[in-house]
Amino acid sequence: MKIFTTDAIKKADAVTIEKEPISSVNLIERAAESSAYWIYLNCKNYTRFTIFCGPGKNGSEGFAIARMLYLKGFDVDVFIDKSKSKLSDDALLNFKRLQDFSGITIYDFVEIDQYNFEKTVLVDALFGVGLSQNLEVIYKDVIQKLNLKKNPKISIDIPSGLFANHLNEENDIIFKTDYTLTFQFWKKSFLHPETGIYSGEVVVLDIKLNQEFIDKTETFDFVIDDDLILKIFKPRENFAHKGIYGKAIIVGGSYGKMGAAVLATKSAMRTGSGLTFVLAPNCGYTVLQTTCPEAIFIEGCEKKIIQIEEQENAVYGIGPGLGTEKETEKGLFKFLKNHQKPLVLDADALNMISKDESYLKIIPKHSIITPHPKEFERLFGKTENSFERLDLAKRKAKELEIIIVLKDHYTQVVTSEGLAFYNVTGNSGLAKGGSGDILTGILTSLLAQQYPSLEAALLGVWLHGKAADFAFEKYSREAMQPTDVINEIGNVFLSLNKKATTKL
Ligand SMILES: NC(=O)C1=CN([C@@H]2O[C@H](COP(=O)(O)OP(=O)(O)OC[C@H]3O[C@@H](n4cnc5c(N)ncnc54)[C@H](OP(=O)(O)O)[C@@H]3O)[C@@H](O)[C@H]2O)[C@@H](O)CC1
Ligand SMILES: [K+]
Repeated sequence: MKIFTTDAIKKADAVTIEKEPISSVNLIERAAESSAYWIYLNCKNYTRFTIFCGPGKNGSEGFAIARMLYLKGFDVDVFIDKSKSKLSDDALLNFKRLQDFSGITIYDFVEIDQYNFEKTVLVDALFGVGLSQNLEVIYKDVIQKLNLKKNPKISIDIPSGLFANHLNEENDIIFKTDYTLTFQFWKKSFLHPETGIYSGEVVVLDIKLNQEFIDKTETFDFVIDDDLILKIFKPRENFAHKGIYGKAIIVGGSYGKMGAAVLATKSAMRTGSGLTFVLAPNCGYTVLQTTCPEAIFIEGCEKKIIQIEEQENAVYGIGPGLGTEKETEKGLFKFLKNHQKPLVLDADALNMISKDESYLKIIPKHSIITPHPKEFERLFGKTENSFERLDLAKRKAKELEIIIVLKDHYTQVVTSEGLAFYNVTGNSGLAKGGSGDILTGILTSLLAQQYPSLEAALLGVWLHGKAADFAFEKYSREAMQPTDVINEIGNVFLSLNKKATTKL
C-alpha cells in the first residue's frame, strides 16, 4: 500500500470529487459512515460518546459521526469552540444538520472542566491532515485536558496536532489516542517511534478515493500489505525435490553464543530451504547436531570461526553469535572479497564491517543487511531521529546497491532505488534477544529459494512479524520466546497457502 503525503492526499480527494463525481460533503459523509460503522462494531462496552470537533473537514466528519451514532441509539455530546473559530463551509453544513437532533447537546470548549466524563468514549475530530501551523492556544488547552483523561480515545484520520509526513516540534501538543481511524492510506508519522506513540492502534478505512489516481501517483514509501505478500509468495510445487529449494548456509555461533546459530538454523529450515548447513565452531557441534538434526554441520575452528569456505550454489547468512575476534574478522573479509552472490549480513558481521568504512564496499550487490538502530549508527553514523535515519538508509542503500532492513517497531525495508517499505506485522514481544537471529535464518532461506533480494526481504520481515503475532496470541508479548516464533512459522505458511491456492 502506498503512503501518500499530505499534498497527494489532498489531490486524491480533489480528483475523486471531480471524477466520480461526488460533492466534498458527500465524500466526508462516506468517511464519517465508515468511521461510525467501525465504532458501532467495535465499541461494545460503551453507549456514550463525546465528540470534539474542529473548524475544517475533520470537524465536519465529527459532526456527521455524532449524527450517525445518535441515530444508532448512542448518547452523543459534541464540543466546539463557540467563541472564535469560524467553521469552514463543509463543517458548517454538517453542524447545521446536527441541529435537527435535540438529543445531541452542543457544548463550548470552556465547559470541559464542568463536564461529566464518566463512561464516555472521546472522539477527536479537531484537526486532520489540514493542520497547517502550530495549534492555537484554545485547541492546545483542550488537547492537554483530554490527554489527562483515562477515557478510551479515538482519533479521526490522524491524532489532532500530529503532522502526517514529518516530525513535530519537541514541545508540540498532540492528542494521544488509543485508536486512529485513518482514511485510505497509512500516514508516515504513525510508523515512526517518535510520532507513532500518539496514534495507538491504526485502522485504515477504505473510502474509495479514485483508484486510477492512486495507481499512477508515484510514492517513495509503502506499507507491506497482504496483497503485496500474496503477489510475492510462491507456494511449493507438487513435484518438487530438495535441489529446487536451494542451499542455505548459516555462519554463526561462538563459545557462549551458540544459541544464536541454533535459532537462525532452525528458522532457515522452517522457512523451507532445500538443504540447510550451519558453519560453526567445533565447540557447537553437539548442541547444533542435537537441536538441529536436519542441518548439516560444517566445522569452523575450535571456539570461533576463522574461515568461511565458498560452496557452490549456496546462499550465506552470516552473523548470529559470530563474535568479533580478529581472526574471525579476517576470515569474513577474505570471504566477502571473493564472494559475488547476494547474502544476508547481521549482528556481529555488521559490527565487524562497521570498523572501517571501506569494508562497506565489499558487501556483494543486492545483499540484505539487517541492522538494528545501534548497528545502523555504527555502520553509517549518527542521525537526529528516525525520519533522518530512514533518509540516510535510502541514500546508503542506493550508494551500495544493497537492501537495508532497518529493524524497528515498524521495520523498514529500504531498497537501492531509495524506496522504503514499512512492515506492520510483529509486536513488542519481539523485543528480546534472539529475534534478529530468526530473521537472518528466514531471509537466508528465502534467498536460497531464489526469491529476488527485495522480495525475500519483504516476505521475510512480514513472515517474521506474522509468526510473532501468532506467538503473541498464544503466549502473550511478555512470555513469548524466539523459539515460539519459529514454531509459528508453519502456521503462517498454512494461512498463506490457503489464501494463495484457493481457486474455487
Ligand atoms: N472532502 C475531502 O476533501 C475529504 C477530507 N477528509 C477529511 O478532511 C481532513 C482534512 O480537512 P481540512 O483540509 O479541512 O483540514 P482540517 O485538518 O480539518 O483542519 C483545517 C481547518 O483548521 C484550520 N487550521 C489549520 N491549522 C490550524 C491551527 N493551527 N489552529 C487553528 N486552526 C487551524 C484551517 O484553517 P485555515 O488554515 O484554512 O485558515 C481549517 O479551517 C482530513 O484529515 C479528513 O479528516 C477525508 O474525509 C477525505 C475527504
Ligand atoms: K483528528
